Amino acid sequence: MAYEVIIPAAGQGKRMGAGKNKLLLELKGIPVFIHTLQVFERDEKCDGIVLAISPQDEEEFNILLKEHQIKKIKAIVYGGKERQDSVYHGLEAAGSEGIILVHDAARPFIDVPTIHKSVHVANEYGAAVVAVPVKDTIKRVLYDEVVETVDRSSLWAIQTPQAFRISILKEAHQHAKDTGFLGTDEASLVERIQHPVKIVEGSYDNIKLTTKEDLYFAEAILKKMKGDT
Ligand SMILES: Nc1ccn([C@@H]2O[C@H](COP(=O)(O)OP(=O)(O)OP(=O)(O)O)[C@@H](O)[C@H]2O)c(=O)n1
Ligand SMILES: C[C@](O)(CO)[C@H](O)COP(=O)(O)O
Repeated sequence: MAYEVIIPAAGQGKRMGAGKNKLLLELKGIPVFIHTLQVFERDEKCDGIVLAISPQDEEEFNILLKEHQIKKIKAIVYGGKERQDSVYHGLEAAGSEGIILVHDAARPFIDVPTIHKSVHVANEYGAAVVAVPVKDTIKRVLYDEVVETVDRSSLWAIQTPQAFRISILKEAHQHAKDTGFLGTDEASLVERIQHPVKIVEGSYDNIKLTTKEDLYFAEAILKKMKGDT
């Protein structure tokens, strides 16, 4: 089943503290966002990529897209203040029917079988998110004191890609804009229009590069993927 993908890449990488967009940091000589784009570039079921970037990164991104021969770029849009705004701008450039995915540029280790699983489930049910069961005990804290230990058996750590019938995602984003809701993922917007969201179990390797510690994990994951010892 074919799909298009919106790749939000317009963040500032503040928590990484690299002094520049973390997506321009290199893993084995290749920028993080190129690693991510290459997965979709090489997937024959991916019909097009809509990339949301920051204007300040435009020149460097365009040079890198050309250097790494990323041909499936259907549109490049400017991101917004929040990730949700960037995805909204991407939706305006996406197609009007079929399956749309949203995948963080900061998650370079997504695998094609998981992508295809999310597309299939979204086609069947309308909405699907990739996730992994939580491994740690999670507690709700007020100031510096525990107020509740949350039952872990029903907790999942939500990742991307998040896959949708495009009409559902467009309706959800418009509803969020009309009601002034800001969510941290697309699924939370779809939940607010009372549409069920299915879970697709993914991999713990599908980390989001957020803080500098994640770079150590990234090096190890890359070694494993490339079969390095
Ligand atoms: N206004 C924004 C904010 C984030 N993103 C993108 O959304 C993904 C997930 O966001 P996050 O990991 O939080 O990235 P940053 O916002 O850059 O990180 P920070 O919050 O530390 O600044 C990233 O690929 C990021 O580039 C985006 O396109 N537009
Ligand atoms: C969309 C996401 O990756 C799902 O876990 C996450 O919510 C993004 O959060 P961020 O703070 O914008 O990185």
